[in-house]
Amino acid sequence: MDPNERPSRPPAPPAPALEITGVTRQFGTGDSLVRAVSGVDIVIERGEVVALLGPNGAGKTTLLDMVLGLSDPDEGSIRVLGESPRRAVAAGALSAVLQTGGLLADLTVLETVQVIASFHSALGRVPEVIERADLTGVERRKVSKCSGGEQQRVKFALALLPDPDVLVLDEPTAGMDVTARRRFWDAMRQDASAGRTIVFATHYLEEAEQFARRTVVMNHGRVVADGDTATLRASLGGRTLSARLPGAPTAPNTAALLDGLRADVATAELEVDGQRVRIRSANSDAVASQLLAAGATELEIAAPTLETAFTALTEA
Ligand SMILES: Nc1ncnc2c1ncn2[C@@H]1O[C@H](COP(=O)(O)OP(=O)(O)OP(=O)(O)O)[C@@H](O)[C@H]1O
Repeated sequence: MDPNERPSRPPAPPAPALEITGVTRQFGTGDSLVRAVSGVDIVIERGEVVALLGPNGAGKTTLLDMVLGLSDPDEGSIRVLGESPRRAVAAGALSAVLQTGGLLADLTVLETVQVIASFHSALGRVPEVIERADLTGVERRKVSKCSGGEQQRVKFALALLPDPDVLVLDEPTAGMDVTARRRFWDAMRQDASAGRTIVFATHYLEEAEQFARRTVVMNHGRVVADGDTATLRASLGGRTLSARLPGAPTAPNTAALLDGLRADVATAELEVDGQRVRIRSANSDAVASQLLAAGATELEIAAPTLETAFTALTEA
């Protein structure tokens, strides 16, 4: 072997879609100092669809602004497909649908898409993005006459023009009614199946449940949960049972039943309201058997919801 020849190395694996490492961003000083984002680490692989969930002020917008290169972290680093966010945007690999602003009221939908397409040298993609954003039929409408939902779909069309690998959406359906939201997500779902990486912030828990396999929950600038959306819901939720007790809560048999249920390690919550009991338990089958065996009636069992999990995480 030629001594100068280097052993061949396997090619480096492709960089993740998004790598957020130790990111912190604060505003103000002294008493008015706000740590909007505090030590956040998130890695998102290519092709993942991830929901970023959190109450008002959790730091979602601040984080996404940094992902898009609109502001810089005070500490930590952000890489998009191995590049800085600004390079990724300039290369057309990353684009966004933001909450507010950005459209010219006097242009029609088609003119708006054409103007931005000309900046990206993507006039040929106009018909495709109009169709993908579900804007067929409203192309000649002025933006000022479009509904909130249609305007968000126009922004979605603009974001699709560079055919980005990574799409970031900051509460894209805020303020839309249920039908408009469904229409927006139908358009998005078709697009995600084509393999694009999608990260979206939302307040609507059902959007995370229906659309994202993975959910990251933020609270007070930190990541408080990150995982499979269904697992997150199941692990934190537990099932909720409600039933009519066989007698008054103080009657000996009923009191003994309630004491037993309270002592059960699987019981996460137990509330008695008159003759009705509500129990959140990780072992709902056993609780249901005990209730029925003791003569309880009107038994109802509800599946865990992401809302229960979210409340447990963000009210802590
Ligand atoms: N430019 C700024 N100057 C001062 N404080 C700011 C600024 N931007 C954000 N903040 C504060 O940082 C915190 C996080 O705000 P951010 O908008 O990122 O939260 P969010 O999770 O996106 O909330 P929402 O769901 O309401 O949009 C809040 O306390 C907010 O008041």
